[in-house]
Amino acid sequence: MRCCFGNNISPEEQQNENEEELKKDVVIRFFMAGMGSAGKSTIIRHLIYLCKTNPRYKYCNEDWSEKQNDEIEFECDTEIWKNKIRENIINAFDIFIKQVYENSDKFQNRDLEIFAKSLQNLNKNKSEISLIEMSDLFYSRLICLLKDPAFKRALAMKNRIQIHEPERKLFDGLKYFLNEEKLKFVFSKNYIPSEADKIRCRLPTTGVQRHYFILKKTKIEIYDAGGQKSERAELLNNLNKWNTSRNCTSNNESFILFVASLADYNVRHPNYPNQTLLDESAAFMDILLNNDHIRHCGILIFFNKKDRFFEKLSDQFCRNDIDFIKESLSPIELKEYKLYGRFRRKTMYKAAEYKFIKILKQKYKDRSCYSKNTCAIDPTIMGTFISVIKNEIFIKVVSEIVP
Ligand SMILES: Nc1nc2c(ncn2[C@@H]2O[C@H](COP(=O)(O)OP(=O)(O)OP(=O)(O)O)[C@@H](O)[C@H]2O)c(=O)[nH]1
Ligand SMILES: [Mg+2]
Repeated sequence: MRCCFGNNISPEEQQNENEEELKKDVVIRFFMAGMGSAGKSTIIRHLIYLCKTNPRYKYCNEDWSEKQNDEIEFECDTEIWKNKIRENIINAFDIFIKQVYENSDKFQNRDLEIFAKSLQNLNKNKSEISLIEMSDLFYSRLICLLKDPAFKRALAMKNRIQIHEPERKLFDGLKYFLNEEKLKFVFSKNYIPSEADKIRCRLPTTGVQRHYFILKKTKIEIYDAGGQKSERAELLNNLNKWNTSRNCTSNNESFILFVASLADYNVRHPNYPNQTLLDESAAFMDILLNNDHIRHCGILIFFNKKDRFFEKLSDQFCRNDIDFIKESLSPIELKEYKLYGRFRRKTMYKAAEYKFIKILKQKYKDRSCYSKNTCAIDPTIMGTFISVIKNEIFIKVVSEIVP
């Protein structure tokens, strides 16, 4: 029988309470890294969104006190998001306009040509985007452009357009915005971005952003490190700082969460045309893991943007790009794909991940490593993240702490 006075509780209950206490004291720490645009901050935005909508999850301050919903901002304020989303779309239009000219194609009429030029100028002077008064005229011209046959032909090449300018590529949230209804909404005078809009927006991270979550009583600390070229220069420094900032009084378990974009499998490296950004990502993972200070950390890899990966693989314009990842494919698999576009998803995952697995097997086979194929714009990413913590990490951590 349970006694209600004093501290007299049964040994069984005491053990349960101890375990609960221990669980509360455990901090699972992630240092999240990867190339620019891999989808790292998208995962964070989804986790924050989850905390806003489900009381079992909490988004916290550094001292683990819960942030109230009205205190929670997705990285920046609404005005910045609004301009950034419009900037993303105008930048994408500019890329397609460039492609129209590269195709030696012509817009249907002179008015559209003039509007296309003005959009290009706007993209060059991005600060003006926040100053211009949006009007129905602007939006309706965007729609005319979208329907123009030459523009459509450029659009059809979206999976293999390469702009030879550093850090300049189509953002992978584009598809969601590229329809009449959405464009009308985004370019209306009173546009306020929704959470779903923000999740699709490309907003590069500068420095390292720290985030604190309590997911089902487990404390999760995530450092989200910017992955653009300029940011990567500081990364090892930041990694060392993260490593030395461990709180020795609590039970920490530290992980490197590396996010790689599978959609980069056919994006040529700006300096080494025989390589892709996926090759660069694998080389970057190697540099990161080679750091002596993080030998004790587990490794988690999210092979992200699986939706875009399969979209590209299914696009006949991209068939020959398979050569970038053909190392693990058999001659029959390669022929089936190149001739008929037929493939098995599992085989293609293996093909793209091979660059990473090879490095892990050759150099880091003594480290515990776990990988997952993800799509960070899909809300199921939250379930994936939580199940990884629950099944792959927490069970291990708790069984080490409570043998
Ligand atoms: N289609 C698709 N788009 C994605 C996915 N993950 C991220 N994106 C989009 O990719 C773009 C870049 O994502 P971010 O999360 O900002 O990338 P990041 O890794 O934080 O980049 P840096 O901050 O520069 O290091 C955004 O437009 C996202 O909406 C995905 O799985 N599928
Ligand atoms: Mg980011």
